[in-house]
Amino acid sequence: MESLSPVIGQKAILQTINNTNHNHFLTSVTLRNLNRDCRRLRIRVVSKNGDAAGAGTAGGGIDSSDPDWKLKYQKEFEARFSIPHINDVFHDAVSYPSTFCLKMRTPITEKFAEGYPSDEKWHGYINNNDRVLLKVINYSSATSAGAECIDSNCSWVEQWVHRAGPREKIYFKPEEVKAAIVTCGGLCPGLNDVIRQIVITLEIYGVTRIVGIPFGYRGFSEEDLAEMPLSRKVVQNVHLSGGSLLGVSRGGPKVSDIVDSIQEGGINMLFVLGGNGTHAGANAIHDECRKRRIKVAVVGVPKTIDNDIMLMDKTFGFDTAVEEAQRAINSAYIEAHSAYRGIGIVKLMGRSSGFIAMQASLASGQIDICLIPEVPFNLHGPHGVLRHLKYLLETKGSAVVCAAEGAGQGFLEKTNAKDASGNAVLGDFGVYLQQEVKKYFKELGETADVKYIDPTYMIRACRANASDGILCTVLGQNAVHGAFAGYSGITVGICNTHYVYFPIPEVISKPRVVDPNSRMWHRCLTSTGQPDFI
Ligand SMILES: Nc1ncnc2c1ncn2[C@@H]1O[C@H](COP(=O)(O)OP(=O)(O)OP(=O)(O)O)[C@@H](O)[C@H]1O
Ligand SMILES: O=P(O)(O)OC[C@H]1O[C@](O)(CO)[C@@H](O)[C@@H]1O
Ligand SMILES: [Mg+2]
Repeated sequence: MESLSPVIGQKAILQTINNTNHNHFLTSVTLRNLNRDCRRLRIRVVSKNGDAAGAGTAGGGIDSSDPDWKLKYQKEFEARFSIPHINDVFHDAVSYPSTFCLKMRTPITEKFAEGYPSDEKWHGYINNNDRVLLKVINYSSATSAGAECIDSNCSWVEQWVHRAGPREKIYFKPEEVKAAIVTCGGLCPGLNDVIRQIVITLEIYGVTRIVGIPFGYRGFSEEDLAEMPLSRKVVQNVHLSGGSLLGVSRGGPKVSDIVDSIQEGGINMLFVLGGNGTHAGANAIHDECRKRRIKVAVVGVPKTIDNDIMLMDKTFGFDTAVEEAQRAINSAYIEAHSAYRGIGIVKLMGRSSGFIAMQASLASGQIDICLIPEVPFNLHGPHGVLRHLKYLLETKGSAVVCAAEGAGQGFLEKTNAKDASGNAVLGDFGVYLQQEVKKYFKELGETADVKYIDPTYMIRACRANASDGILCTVLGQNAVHGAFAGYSGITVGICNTHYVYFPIPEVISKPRVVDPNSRMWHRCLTSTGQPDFI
């Protein structure tokens, strides 16, 4: 735990929190004002593994000798995780009884001449004050594996986030909604499942104008790209194939041009499916809409096979990618195992996070060495990877290595190349490793039959498996519930198996990475039996 320095202005905030007389939760306006102030002051507590305590950024300046520090911390946390609502800007925004009613025989697609259908006795709604616990382990010490601590004693502090789901009051009349869906960044299994659920749920609320924006944010600006009308009929079977019905892209127009296009197109609900970059864009669109005082709900659905988004159990597509990677690993194992002194090398995606490589290694049980960007290693020398490969050939007769795309970048020449979104284009560590292994054994004058498999796009261009299919369904539905409830600048996620809404800035404060001190990484090491390569 790093020591905490006092932050100017912090006292004033805590004073405000203190003076706010609430036994339960602060009012949304107070929370949002505090949230903004805390962000401006960049208050943070950082745990020893670099994770900000309490999920990303945290209420720093904690004086643990203050008997009320926990309460203050919790209140500040509540402020940070409050979710923006359109009535923050439109104070006179009117709400209506929800049209989301599961007792209807058919989806509402007609005008609401006789008023909105609703069922007051149906207890299927989420209360706005419902919360989900973000952290569920009470670490007794900062030395516990994977501990994320707020104070030096690693005290237990409850951290609550907003429960997702349909609300009793909605802030949009369905017949006045024009909803748009956009998918950005790289492909990910489940994109079509999420698109499908968003469309189906919107129709259940009674929305008839639903469009897809083609090829990511670019679809907002390229003249030859027209909106794609969407309905239950159009999306009925899209989840049966991988990819995105709408297409994806990197790069694209400026945020102000996107918002111009939103305004011109009369869009007032925007569902954005993508990773960290896409969410940064979604948040900027939300901010710009507020600045222009246009009533638009911008809701994200985190998408990435890399699983590199903060605070959630996992992102959709990750499980499928791990499952698909099994085929490559199994082939590498069979090749290596059947060859005389065979070595199989598999490179898996994961630009800055090694989750796919770690989980795929764990799942397969066929990996001897797993290399990820978060854990440094040597190739050469007495403790290096190559020496261990030699040992494996001598003792087992074969070996299989799984390397994440972002691993070992320090061994490669830096290119400074960037993709259209500004992401660094990485060197190919898999190819480099293959060459180094061949060279090493050649110099030793020993046989090594090296087979290299790079299934890169195969693990993400497939359709979602059953567990991702369910995750996509719930996330897609909750995205629509969030928009109708009037929230904007939020994203949906799964947290300790429950579904929640997060303010976007909290989930994109940095990419999520594998904690080398986590139990999961330790389990991976136990499974592979690999030593420390340092
Ligand atoms: N800071 C930002 N502000 C506004 N837009 C952004 C920002 N960063 C990225 N974008 C836009 O978001 C889109 C997707 O970004 P990016 O290519 O980084 O993919 P991603 O959402 O991070 O997903 P992936 O996990 O596949 O990398 C691009 O169109 C890019 O222009
Ligand atoms: O080749 P593309 O489409 O830019 O995507 C590659 C990137 O996609 C990711 O899987 C993220 O979606 C990264 O791990 C990888 O670097
Ligand atoms: Mg990205």
